[in-house]
Amino acid sequence: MADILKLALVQLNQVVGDLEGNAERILKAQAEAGDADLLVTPELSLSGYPPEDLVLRTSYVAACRRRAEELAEAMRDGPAVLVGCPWCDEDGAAHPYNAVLLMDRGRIRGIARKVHLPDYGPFDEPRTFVSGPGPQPMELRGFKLGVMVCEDMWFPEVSRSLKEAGADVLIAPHGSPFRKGVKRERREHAENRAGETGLPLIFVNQVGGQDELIFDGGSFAVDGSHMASSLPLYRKGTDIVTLRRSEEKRSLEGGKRASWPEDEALVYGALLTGTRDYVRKSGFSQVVLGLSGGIDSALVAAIAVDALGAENVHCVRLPSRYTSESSMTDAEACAKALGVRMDTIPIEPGVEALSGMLSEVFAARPPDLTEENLQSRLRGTALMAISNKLGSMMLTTGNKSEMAVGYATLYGDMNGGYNPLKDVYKVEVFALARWRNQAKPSWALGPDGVVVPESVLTKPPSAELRDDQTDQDSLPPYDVLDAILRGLIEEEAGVTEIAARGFDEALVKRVQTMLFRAEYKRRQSAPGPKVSVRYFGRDRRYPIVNRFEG
Ligand SMILES: Nc1ncnc2c1ncn2[C@@H]1O[C@H](COP(=O)(O)OP(=O)(O)OC[C@H]2O[C@@H]([n+]3cccc(C(=O)O)c3)[C@H](O)[C@@H]2O)[C@@H](O)[C@H]1O
Ligand SMILES: Nc1ncnc2c1ncn2[C@@H]1O[C@H](COP(=O)(O)OP(=O)(O)OP(=O)(O)O)[C@@H](O)[C@H]1O
Ligand SMILES: NC(=O)CC[C@H](N)C(=O)O
Repeated sequence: MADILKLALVQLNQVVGDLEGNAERILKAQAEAGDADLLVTPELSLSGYPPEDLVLRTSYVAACRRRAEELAEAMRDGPAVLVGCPWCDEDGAAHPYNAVLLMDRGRIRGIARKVHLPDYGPFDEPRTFVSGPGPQPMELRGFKLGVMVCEDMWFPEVSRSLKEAGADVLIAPHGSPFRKGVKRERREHAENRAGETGLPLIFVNQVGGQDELIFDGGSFAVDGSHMASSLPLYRKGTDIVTLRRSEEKRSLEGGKRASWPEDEALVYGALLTGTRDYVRKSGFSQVVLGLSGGIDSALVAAIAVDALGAENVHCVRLPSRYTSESSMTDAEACAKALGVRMDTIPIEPGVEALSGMLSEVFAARPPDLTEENLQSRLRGTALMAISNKLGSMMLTTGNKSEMAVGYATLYGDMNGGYNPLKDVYKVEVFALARWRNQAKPSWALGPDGVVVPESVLTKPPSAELRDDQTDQDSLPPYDVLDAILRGLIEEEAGVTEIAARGFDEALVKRVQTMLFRAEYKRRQSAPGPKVSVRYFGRDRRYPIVNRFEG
């Protein structure tokens, strides 16, 4: 009996529903896996993760099965491969399992079925999958593989029963999306399972963006608390570790160690990945955005350039009579530093035309927010026209603080297909911009050096929709606003509880009212990358009509 098994951790960027492309990427990984005995690919690597209600279609589940059988046949020669795929044991089953298939020598030789189906945060797997019975180890080259599918690693029972059934190693294919703090959580659960069973553990996660979720990769192998292998964050890759079995123990050898970014670098990598993959996987190569000379659009432009390359980012200045000279020069400096195309389209003719059109209906009413919103809407309309004509996707720029309180105009600056800052508070926008001026991910396509001019970082934020306007005319300072919002959103704390932290109770109440009231806007807003533990999407499901005030 062999006492060595070489395991390849394969971090892939798959696409939901692209069964052919996903199969090709798995096949290619097998061809390049050197002397590995077994490749471990991420959760649902053939169907893409998360497939959501696609799983309710029998045609989709049947197509996955067909493709899995063809893939097993195509991988007849070479190492065995663990492939994730929805799977029904018999025809006519109401729902499939979320399964991992062991493909070896032309056939599917074993199946592990996910037991714990997550239904919290962005997950809703019990809606589409059935829970499997506790898995049995699968045999390969005389070894027993204890395969536990993603969430099954987050509880002790599955690994315990695999150990009792004689497993030599624990293998956990994952579709684990990024959010702050998740790296530590994954490592803790992995080390706990390894510690409880005394078995080495292989954790393999996917990379890439899928709608609002960003998969950061960061696959690893642990032997006790020793990290035997770690793959990079946000990049595809493969690493091979050797499982050695002796009478007394199972251990891991070899493997490379990637360095993992922290703090701003970590979040920036997620925003970059989300923007790149949302745009590209939706079939676009170029984006367009309004560059105001303010910090939000400057940071979005930098993220877009780092994600897609300067030649694929089109910035437009859309000045009005309220636009300051410094906004014009700041926008220009930013576009220059990033090396992007920048056009200038004054909106004044449009403002005059619309004001004329509306003058009879508006008769005798003084100017108010209506006229401010008109400017925002003209910009939104112009940018969407460019999107239609030139085939670029429009990026929108509202940060989490603004999305929280409704500080954005519907069908105006909220226009756009994707919002890179949707889950980033304004104080984090400043920190990320400062960080990007000094550093960037090695794989970013944009230039080094300052891309957000210093004056953009220091001037008071303003929408410039009327004379001498600043955000702080209608909102509290962003550090105060963000601290209150974190309490209300991230912690679900009540008004009194937050006020007890030293905030004015009337202010907390006002912020909560704005937050609740703006739900109708958020429901109409563009998607954006989840980076927090509670993003405006599936993590936080509030009613639109809501009279609660406590
Ligand atoms: N519950 C509900 N369900 C569905 N629709 C609802 C609704 N309540 C209002 N509405 C509709 O929404 C309209 C009000 O929304 P909207 O037209 O957007 O206008 P509104 O929210 O009143 O004003 C826009 C706000 O965003 C700020 N802003 C604008 C542009 C840029 C920036 C910036 O610096 O980032 C800030 C601006 O200063 C102002 O505070 C109502 O007239 C009504 O048509
Ligand atoms: N003069 C302008 N030229 C081009 N785009 C603009 C202009 N003004 C606003 N926009 C677009 O509308 C978005 C909302 O801008 P606004 O200045 O009203 O508020 P903001 O949230 O502070 O954003 P920013 O920090 O980018 O200025 C901007 O990010 C930008 O995309
Ligand atoms: N796909 C899953 O089962 C993921 C759930 C898991 N707790 C994670 O976030 O990593």
